[in-house]
Amino acid sequence: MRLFPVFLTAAFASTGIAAAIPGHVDTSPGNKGTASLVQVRNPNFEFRHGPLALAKAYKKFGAPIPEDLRAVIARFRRTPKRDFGSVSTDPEKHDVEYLTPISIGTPPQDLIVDFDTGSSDLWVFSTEMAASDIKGQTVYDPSNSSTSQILQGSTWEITYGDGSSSSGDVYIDTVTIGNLTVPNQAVEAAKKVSSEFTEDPNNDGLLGLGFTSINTVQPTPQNTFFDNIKESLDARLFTADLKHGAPGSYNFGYIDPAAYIGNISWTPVDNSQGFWGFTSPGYAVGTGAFRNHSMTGIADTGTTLLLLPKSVVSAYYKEIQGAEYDSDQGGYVFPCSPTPPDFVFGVNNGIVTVPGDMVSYAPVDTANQNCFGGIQRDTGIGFSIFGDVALKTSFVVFDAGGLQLGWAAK
Ligand SMILES: CNCc1ccc(Oc2cccnc2)o1
Repeated sequence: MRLFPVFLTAAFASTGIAAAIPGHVDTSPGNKGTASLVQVRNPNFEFRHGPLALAKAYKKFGAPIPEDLRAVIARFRRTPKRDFGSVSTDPEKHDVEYLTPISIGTPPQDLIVDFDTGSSDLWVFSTEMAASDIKGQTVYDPSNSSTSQILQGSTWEITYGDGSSSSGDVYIDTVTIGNLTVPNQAVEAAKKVSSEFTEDPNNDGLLGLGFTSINTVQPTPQNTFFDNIKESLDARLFTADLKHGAPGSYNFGYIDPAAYIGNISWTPVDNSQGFWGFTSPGYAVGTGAFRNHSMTGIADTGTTLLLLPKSVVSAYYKEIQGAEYDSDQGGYVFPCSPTPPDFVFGVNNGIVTVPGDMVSYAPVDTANQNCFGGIQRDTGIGFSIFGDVALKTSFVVFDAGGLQLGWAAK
């Protein structure tokens, strides 16, 4: 008779079904008989989620809980006291930006926008723009939404780190991301956009996930989508799981334990400038020693590259044969092969590793001989920018409740 491993037996026992050990009890005196247990349902036992019971059994006998079982429990345990949601985000070529679907208005108008933790305006291409400024983008048409209301007298105007800009007026309308809806979200309709946006055909606008303090609507700044929804979420946080050349996700209101490995390194956020600001304690190049070197910057999903202090950037490229600052290209360029060394930066007492093959951002020539670096100088900005090159290596928690950033490997 194949006995269940003891803890599995206990597991089934804890599911309210007594484990049956076949045999027959002969109670006559002196008999050392076999035993038989008639299965009876335990009337007082509330049915427990099977995996939970199994995990309980593993724990009871000191067996490690397998990763897949842990993930199932996490999903089960997240009994939504309140809301939570998830949406997929896809990289454009060379991971230059990540585009995410949203719906605006009634009936819903589906647009694809750039979620940007480095700004705080939700603005979209609209029917109020000149046709010549629209090249392939999907536009929001407030007149086609029964729930849109103009925010009388309000305007907005924004310029981004790469020099791109846009401006327009403001509507209040319903906005849905995944299964989360804000019925009265400020939707900034573009009347003008700069050429960088016109020439970016798949990007219908930006959804700011920075702090509302830097929303540009005048005379009254408007809340971001996250600020409008966060009090109804299970937890006042969202996570960014951007990937290199593959779909990733933004989750709202929960941390998915199946999305990362190891521990999350937490670091306090300085939101005084409206950004997800933090200070990294230092860096290492490849397998070299860690160098203490404070780098104060922001976690910015809307910036493509990792922009760091000039001294750190030159220390990194010094380790790459043939790397040079090419003013024609506007940054460091180096031979695409061999793969450059990893770049490691500190987050509190943890580290984040940017693999060498992610430092090679994109070839600068058709022969793919030389590559433009994913790590470049932050000169003139006033702080570093931990953009997509840094973020896509990690699972990142933007925790407004705890005012902290969490970085984990994946
Ligand atoms: C690619 N240029 C147009 C464009 C797409 C997204 C943005 O916006 C940015 C640019 C830089 C930093 N943060 C947001 O500009």
